[in-house]
Amino acid sequence: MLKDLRIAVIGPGAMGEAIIGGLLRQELVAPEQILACDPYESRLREVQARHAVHTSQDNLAAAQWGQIVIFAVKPQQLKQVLQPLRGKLRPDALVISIVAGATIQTFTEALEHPVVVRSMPNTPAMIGEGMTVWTAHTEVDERQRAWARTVLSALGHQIFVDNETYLDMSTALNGSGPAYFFLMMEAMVDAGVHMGLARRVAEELVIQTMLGSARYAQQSGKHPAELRNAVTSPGGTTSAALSELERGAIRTVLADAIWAAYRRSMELGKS
Ligand SMILES: NC(=O)C1=CN([C@@H]2O[C@H](COP(=O)(O)OP(=O)(O)OC[C@H]3O[C@@H](n4cnc5c(N)ncnc54)[C@H](O)[C@@H]3O)[C@@H](O)[C@H]2O)C=CC1
Ligand SMILES: O=C(O)[C@@H]1CCC=N1
Repeated sequence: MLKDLRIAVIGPGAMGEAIIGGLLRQELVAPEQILACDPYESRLREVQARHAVHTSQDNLAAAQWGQIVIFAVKPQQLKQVLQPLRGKLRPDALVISIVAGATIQTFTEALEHPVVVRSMPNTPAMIGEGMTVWTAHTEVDERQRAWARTVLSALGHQIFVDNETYLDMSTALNGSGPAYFFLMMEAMVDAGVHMGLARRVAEELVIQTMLGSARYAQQSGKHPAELRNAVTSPGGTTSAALSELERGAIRTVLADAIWAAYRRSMELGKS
């Protein structure tokens, strides 16, 4: 599918490297089909050492080389990255953005190029366990959509949505989501240590509990409330804990946090 295609990654930081790593791990492309482009030589050396891909500090040359051009720079860097590339991409090049908040219109206008896919992955992509949501401009044809699906599948699960407004919601749920779980993980491990467990043991207990609960919810297909009720014995330990969580308004705090991320994604899109 991606054989013989040239893929430029503009901004091979944490996420850009996850894409490179995924594509190579799954043998979807060979290292010489990838060009990583970053202003920092030290960063390029790291990426080159790990993946043996081509590297460059010249965004324009990279963007013109790529049949697929992936933008993985920070939102705050995007304007200055796009400006010199205006009207310079190959007419049939597929642009894939993972930049939080940045709209398809930002790309089509800045680049004068309509063939744009907007996506939102997350960091479990580093181990091929990501969750990516993506959408495409109407000018992206079926063959290019298939390329996008294949590239994003290299990160883990992917789903296509036909409405771009879902991308800001996805940024708040699956994009930022790992941070919410990591914070909870950290707090639970610290509580375990506070009670007297060795940190190593507390970590194993918490991580496997989180993993097992996620897999159980996925495989059973049951509503989370039903699964939670099955853990909660009358007058038992879980109800004592849940009562504290509800007193701390955990549902409202989580919902407010997710709404804050959603609003911030929309704000980033306007800046
Ligand atoms: N970290 C995360 O959990 C997620 C991040 N994203 C999005 O992915 C994008 C990248 O995020 P990270 O990988 O976390 O950031 P990062 O800071 O690790 O990577 C950004 C890379 O861009 C490079 N860069 C800076 N200026 C550049 C320029 N002018 N031209 C080319 N490259 C340049 C940096 O040197 C760095 O290697 C962001 O837009 C973010 O919104 C999307 C989903 C999840
Ligand atoms: O925090 C951020 O803005 C990026 C987007 C989703 C995850 N990290």
